[in-house]
Amino acid sequence: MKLGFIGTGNMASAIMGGIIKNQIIPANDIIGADVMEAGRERVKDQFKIQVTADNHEVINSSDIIILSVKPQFYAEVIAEIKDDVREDQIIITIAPGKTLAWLKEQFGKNVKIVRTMPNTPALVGAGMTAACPNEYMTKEEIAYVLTLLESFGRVEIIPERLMDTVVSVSGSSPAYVFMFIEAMADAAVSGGMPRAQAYQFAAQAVLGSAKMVLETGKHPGELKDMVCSPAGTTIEAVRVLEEKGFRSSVIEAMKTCEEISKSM
Ligand SMILES: NC(=O)C1=CN([C@@H]2O[C@H](COP(=O)(O)OP(=O)(O)OC[C@H]3O[C@@H](n4cnc5c(N)ncnc54)[C@H](O)[C@@H]3O)[C@@H](O)[C@H]2O)C=CC1
Ligand SMILES: O=C(O)[C@@H]1CCC=N1
Repeated sequence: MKLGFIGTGNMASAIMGGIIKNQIIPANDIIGADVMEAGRERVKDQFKIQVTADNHEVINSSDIIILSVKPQFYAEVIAEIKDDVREDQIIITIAPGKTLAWLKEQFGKNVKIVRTMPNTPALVGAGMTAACPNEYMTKEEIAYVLTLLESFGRVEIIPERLMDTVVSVSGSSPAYVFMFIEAMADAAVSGGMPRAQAYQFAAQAVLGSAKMVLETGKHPGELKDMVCSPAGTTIEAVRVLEEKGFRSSVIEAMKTCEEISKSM
């Protein structure tokens, strides 16, 4: 199976890193194109894949192609490659807002497409990816693409109407979590902890808490209550977080993210 990327930036790197690390497709069967030589050289050096400046070469040498450019470049890239795309090839898209209907119109012919929304924890095999195959994908092809996506984390097939919500809850959310970890580390540094150690403690606490949600099946509120000892330290921190609008700020930020995704 030959895999191609058009665009070799942050998300493409995370995906190819996960696929190679988990030995789903070897590096020498992966090719990436990027308009920026620095982008090509970076993934060539980091992942030992083939690189090219020619998007047509990616299409003509791949069975599956991941369009990993920014949404605003999707139309021009599709216009460039659509005549090369064969009926047996699979296009995986990762851009917010670019619906299957819009993609079909851009390609102007029957193309096998799986619309997805991954996230950068794919790089460490802990991604969360939503997938939405179009009507031209066979069951066997869908199963293979899911195997590919599962190589770098969890995958869920979802109705396309939820894709913008996915952008806000998992596509973009690693950025919110990184900000949370940074803020916790700042507070730990203010308490006298060395910064590198503070990042380790904060990140591991977030990782462990997330694993508790995923593996215990308990409601996050119940897990929070398990930490809040009566008249203890935690409930005071929770009180201040509520006073500062922690939950509503997260909700408002995510609703904004979802709306921007819809507009792309
Ligand atoms: N970064 C993230 O956490 C996530 C990104 N995405 C989506 O992935 C896509 C890529 O995003 P990033 O990797 O963050 O952006 P990026 O800017 O890191 O990478 C995009 C790459 O595409 C290249 N490019 C631009 N026009 C091109 C063209 N015509 N032909 C070939 N290459 C071209 C750019 O030089 C750049 O290296 C976007 O649609 C984004 O919305 C989706 C989920 C998460
Ligand atoms: O910020 C963005 O537009 C992309 C989509 C989800 C995460 N990053």
